[in-house]
Amino acid sequence: MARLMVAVRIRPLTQRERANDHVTAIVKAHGDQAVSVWDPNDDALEDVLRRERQREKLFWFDGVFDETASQTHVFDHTVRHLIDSVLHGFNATVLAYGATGAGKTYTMLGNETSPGIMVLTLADLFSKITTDNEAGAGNYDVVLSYMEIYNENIRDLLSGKADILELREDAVRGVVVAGITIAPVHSPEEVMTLLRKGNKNRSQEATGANEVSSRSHAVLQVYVTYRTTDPQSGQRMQRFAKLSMIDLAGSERAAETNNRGMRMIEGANINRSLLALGNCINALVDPAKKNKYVNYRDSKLTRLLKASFEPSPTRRDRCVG
Ligand SMILES: Nc1ncnc2c1ncn2[C@@H]1O[C@H](COP(=O)(O)OP(=O)(O)OP(=O)(O)O)[C@@H](O)[C@H]1O
Repeated sequence: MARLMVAVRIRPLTQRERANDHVTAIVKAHGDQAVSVWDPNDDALEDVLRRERQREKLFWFDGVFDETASQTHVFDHTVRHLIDSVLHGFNATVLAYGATGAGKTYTMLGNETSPGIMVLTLADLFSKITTDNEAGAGNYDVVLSYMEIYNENIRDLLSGKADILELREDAVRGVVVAGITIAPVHSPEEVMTLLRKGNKNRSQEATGANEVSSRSHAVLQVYVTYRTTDPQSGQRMQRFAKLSMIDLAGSERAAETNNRGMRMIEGANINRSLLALGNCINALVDPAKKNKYVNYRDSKLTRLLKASFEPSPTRRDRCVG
């Protein structure tokens, strides 16, 4: 059974936005679970029929973070609780979704002074693994891959090569990317170095809506393998989990961003894969559907995430000899 948690983060206005009078929406946090959205241009309406209409629309979420929320606060109240599940063999996926310029890359990756969810998660994972190892309870291996999906093509961000990689089915690990760099990691510092290296290879361009807009989905996949020996039978066992953390490309309306040519084709591919992702999530969480058909094949992103969205067949400890 897949569990879904949806949280919203509101970022501070940029200088450019503060200087610009034309605001299309005002988003405000109400406590830690509700957000109101309001179009200030509605105030100028002379229409008597609409004057009494409730201007603010209220939306509810599992978590809401206002402009003052720090990276660690967001991490503590969204992703931190997933780490124990991953160490117990459950797959988990964290997605940052939103309009271009909304703060997805800042939230997922952050910067040197304010590291984002990817780095904070790995730091916490390593800290728990160290505690378990010291208590004699664990023998964990952590490896990761970092890729981008750009115009429906998968590229390895760690190798820096422009080769397009294919998806393959693997009996134990589910869908895997053939030929991708799998890097062993032992500390959050190593992770930061790899992510920084990978991001230099990411497809970013200036668009009408963001000066440094990510034009691809960046997918960090962390594979955690736990090995142990059954004290009674002497059998060697292992369990395996995959944690995917994804900085999605910005959703956008072509008319609003004034994108043309290549930027517009990228935008169409981005929106198509975001639609496929939305369809899969809706099909998975809809309680009314008994025999669910989830169409993962509509995009590379959803094919890649199939194993993470479905109950993990690898969750049980497997006997390896
Ligand atoms: N919570 C925040 N606090 C401070 N600055 C932020 C915050 N969120 C975003 N920013 C800043 O806002 C700008 C846009 O953010 P970012 O590039 O992360 O957006 P994005 O959603 O990834 O956009 P795109 O989809 O176009 O790549 C950046 O300069 C970023 O540093």
